[in-house]
Amino acid sequence: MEAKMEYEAGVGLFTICRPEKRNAINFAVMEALEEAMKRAAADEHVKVFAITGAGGEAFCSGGDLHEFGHLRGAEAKQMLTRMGELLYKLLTFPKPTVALVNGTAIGGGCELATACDIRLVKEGSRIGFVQGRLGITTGWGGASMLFAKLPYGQALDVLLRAELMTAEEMKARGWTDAIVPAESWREQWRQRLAVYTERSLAVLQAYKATAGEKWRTAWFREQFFTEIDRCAELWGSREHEQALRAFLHKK
Ligand SMILES: CC[C@@H](C(=O)O)C(=O)SCCNC(=O)CCNC(=O)[C@H](O)C(C)(C)COP(=O)(O)OP(=O)(O)OC[C@H]1O[C@@H](n2cnc3c(N)ncnc32)[C@H](O)[C@@H]1OP(=O)(O)O
Repeated sequence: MEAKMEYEAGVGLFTICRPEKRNAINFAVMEALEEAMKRAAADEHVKVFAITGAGGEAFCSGGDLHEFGHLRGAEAKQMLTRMGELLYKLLTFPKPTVALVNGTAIGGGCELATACDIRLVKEGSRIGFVQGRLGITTGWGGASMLFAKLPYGQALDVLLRAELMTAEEMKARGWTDAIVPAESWREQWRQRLAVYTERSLAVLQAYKATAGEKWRTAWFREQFFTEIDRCAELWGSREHEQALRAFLHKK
């Protein structure tokens, strides 16, 4: 089982279940996420859609480099666009979305969390928009979302540094919404989400409709998908090939 969906007290919780791969996203996870979002959007008992990773070490380590590392040209672009479309759906989801960042978020894992409305981060987690060190840029629309959600200079600094940062550093930049102590992680995120699920679905959806207007403009959509095309162009670059080799042949 690569991913699972659980329902509890108005929360639809999607968990990536690949702890042995640090919850890297492969095609099976993409398919499961698409199905989970479809169901959660349609189910009137689901008021909040949350995403987390299994195992407690990592939230998500981005794209599965064992599965995607050999893709080139049109195939790489197709993979990036497919996940980009899913993250665009998540960004414009009709109900509040929460990333429960319970460990390392890196590369596309940061983009997944950025697409959510709110990011609750377990104390001690590391967050890294490291793409710039791998010879690529964010491939799933992450920079477009970051530029819209963080102050401009902070967003650019995070992308250009391309390093792992603490939950506290990312809070100062406006990415982390709350840092939750590790020992009470589960109780605390449940309590926080329970406050949202007390509101009626109509209220939640009305706020999300208002929030979603800016993402639905033709201008934003074009920026988002052009960003993905730029990453696709860099995917086959020598710098990225070297980074892939270094990761795939790591002993
Ligand atoms: C495709 C979109 C693009 C984007 O838009 O950004 C991307 O997401 S590119 C991918 C970016 N992600 C990375 O570069 C992360 C690479 N992984 C790491 O840096 C580290 O693994 C980690 C996530 C910091 C965890 O380190 P650690 O706890 O020391 O574990 P290991 O390194 O030993 O890994 C354990 C296990 O997991 C496998 N793994 C980790 N990340 C990935 C990944 N992204 N894809 C595939 N597999 C991954 C790793 O290979 C190990 O497996 P085994 O060797 O089989 O034990």
